[in-house]
Amino acid sequence: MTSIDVRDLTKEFGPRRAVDRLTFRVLPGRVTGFLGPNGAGKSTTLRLVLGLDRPTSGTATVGGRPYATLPEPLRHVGALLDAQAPHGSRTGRDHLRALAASNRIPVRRVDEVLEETGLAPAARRRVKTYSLGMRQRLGIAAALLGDPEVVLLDEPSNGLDPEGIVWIRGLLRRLAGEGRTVLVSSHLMNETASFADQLVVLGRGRLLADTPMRDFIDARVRPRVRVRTSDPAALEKALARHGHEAVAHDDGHWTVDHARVDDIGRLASEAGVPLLELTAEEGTLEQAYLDLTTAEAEFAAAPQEA
Ligand SMILES: Nc1ncnc2c1ncn2[C@@H]1O[C@H](COP(=O)(O)OP(=O)(O)OP(=O)(O)O)[C@@H](O)[C@H]1O
Repeated sequence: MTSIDVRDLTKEFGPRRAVDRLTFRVLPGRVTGFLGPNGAGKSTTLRLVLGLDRPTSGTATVGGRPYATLPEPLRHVGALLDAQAPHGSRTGRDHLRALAASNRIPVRRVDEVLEETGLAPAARRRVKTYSLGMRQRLGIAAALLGDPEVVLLDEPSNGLDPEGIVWIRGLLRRLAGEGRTVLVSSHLMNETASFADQLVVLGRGRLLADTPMRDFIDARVRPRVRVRTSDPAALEKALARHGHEAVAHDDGHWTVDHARVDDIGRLASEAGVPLLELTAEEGTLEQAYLDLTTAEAEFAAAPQEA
């Protein structure tokens, strides 16, 4: 099985360091979400992995080899990058056939990936007539053409309608389930949470986190309980007696930070407080991500000691 290895990777554009001594490994059999604020260096890293740019220093390899040295690379690595706009006057099918021919991929794969990406009915239309979502599907079809062990997708949900978003989620899960190495960058946190097992998070070109998604959330978001009652004064009093602070929300529910449903349920019952709702609120990836990137931005803004 094939992993992606990024080791001490640095890329400078003039005085700007877009990628800064980055080291991480993307393993097969799971979906790795690739996150970071705008300009954090995600696309540059993907371009370096794909040999589209030269690193200033360090290495990026796929299965232990630089991408540029792979024979028939589409058979090993499938990628979707924003910049890969196909020739508009070709049909979708011709575009894929040309790619297949240049990588000695059997032509039957063209029809398979057209089916798989839902593009078969539009296969004989010129690409310039495609919607953004259809172009995105065509890019994904191209990435899957060589039945690659490694799949890199930059913002694959871009332009997809709700049905397309559900489809891509299933596709990513399936690819990982087949033991492939799947690296997906996204700005959509709810989306990423729905398919990623592992997260690699960048900030200003550096690695901020490389961790299983659940651990990433649990380490940053406090457990919280959501509660509704017909007697808010009694609830507040009972909570305060046990050292809990409740926050009231406009629609009438309350939240209690650092609390577990069992404890809140028990203390409400003991105090005879009627409960209309009692739920554990799981932390979201968005909360955890914002917590991390805000802390990072504050650190960056703080005056540096000499
Ligand atoms: N060809 C280039 N020449 C000069 N600077 C570049 C070039 N490519 C990227 N950069 C700079 O490198 C930094 C990282 O950019 P990159 O596109 O890799 O970030 P990103 O994480 O993919 O951002 P986004 O989420 O906005 O797509 C940015 O400051 C960007 O301006």
